[in-house]
Amino acid sequence: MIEAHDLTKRFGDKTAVDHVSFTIAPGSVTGFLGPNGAGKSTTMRMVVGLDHPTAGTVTVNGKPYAKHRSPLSEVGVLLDAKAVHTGRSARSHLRTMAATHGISTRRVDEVIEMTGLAGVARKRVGGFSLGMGQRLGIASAMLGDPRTLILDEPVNGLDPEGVQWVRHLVRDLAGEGRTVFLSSHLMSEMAQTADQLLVIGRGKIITAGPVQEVIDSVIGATVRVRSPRATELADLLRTDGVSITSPEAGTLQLHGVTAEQVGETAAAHGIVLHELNPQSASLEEAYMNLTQDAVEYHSEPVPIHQEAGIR
Ligand SMILES: Nc1ncnc2c1ncn2[C@@H]1O[C@H](COP(=O)(O)OP(=O)(O)OP(=O)(O)O)[C@@H](O)[C@H]1O
Repeated sequence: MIEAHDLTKRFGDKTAVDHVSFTIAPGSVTGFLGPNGAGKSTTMRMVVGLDHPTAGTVTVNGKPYAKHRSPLSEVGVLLDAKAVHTGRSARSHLRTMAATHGISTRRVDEVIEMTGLAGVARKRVGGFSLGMGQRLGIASAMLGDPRTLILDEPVNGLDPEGVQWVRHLVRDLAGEGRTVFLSSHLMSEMAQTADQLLVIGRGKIITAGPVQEVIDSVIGATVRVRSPRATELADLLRTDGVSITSPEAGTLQLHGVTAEQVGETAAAHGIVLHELNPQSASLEEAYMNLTQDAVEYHSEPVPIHQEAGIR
């Protein structure tokens, strides 16, 4: 469990995190989303005591991170996968970490197996690919068998097999009742992995809640219907709060009404349906809508002739 109250961080006159409050519950994967510079890393760094809050508090499993007697067993952290002594082997890095925290070498071998590093565990970390570095970072986070995991961009640099592996790993960890808090820029990945979302923009929470609720609250669910009596059905369904468009003859696109309501209205009036299809927007669409005012670094569309180097 991670609980933040009024958490604020200023760097000079820049407010990176601005009076943020949230609870990350155990037993689920919570995705942390936000544009570049929104304050995700700073928030995560404050959770684990690497940045000191200007104001407010944050606790992990009921206490500030620094107050835990055995922090590695409480919280596993992946913040910067490159922050490893590059001259050492992966096994040596993990063994040193384990030794300084009273963790057995058997656990080192376990996390090496779990993260698929067995084949390269004796190689120098300096020669690791980005993906291998990520796996080592995740192995380090898992070393203390912690109740809470904080992973900043864990799939960064991983190939599709690695991405899928992280997805299964975090889902399993949440299934065991652990708290998993992870950030990612890959919306499709987040949609498949997270149960809950926390969306931040310019240091403030934009929205939070279960993934589907967040999507529906932004875009609203739509229902697509095809019927030979589409016009009549549209007249029956047209009430306050329902918007209806007809992309082609015999087809309706409805906002503000559920598929069940459409089906029941049609049945009550003996109207035949050829299609009744509840449709949901993607997390990517919802995210773009949510954060469009919070993007600090907008890219300007490049005129085609300039992009091609033609002047
Ligand atoms: N040590 C620092 N000194 C000054 N400004 C900082 C520092 N760390 C972060 N910032 C600023 O605080 C803001 C939030 O940065 P942060 O790295 O937390 O964002 P982020 O959401 O993790 O971004 P990204 O997705 O690009 O990693 C940014 O404007 C950043 O430039």
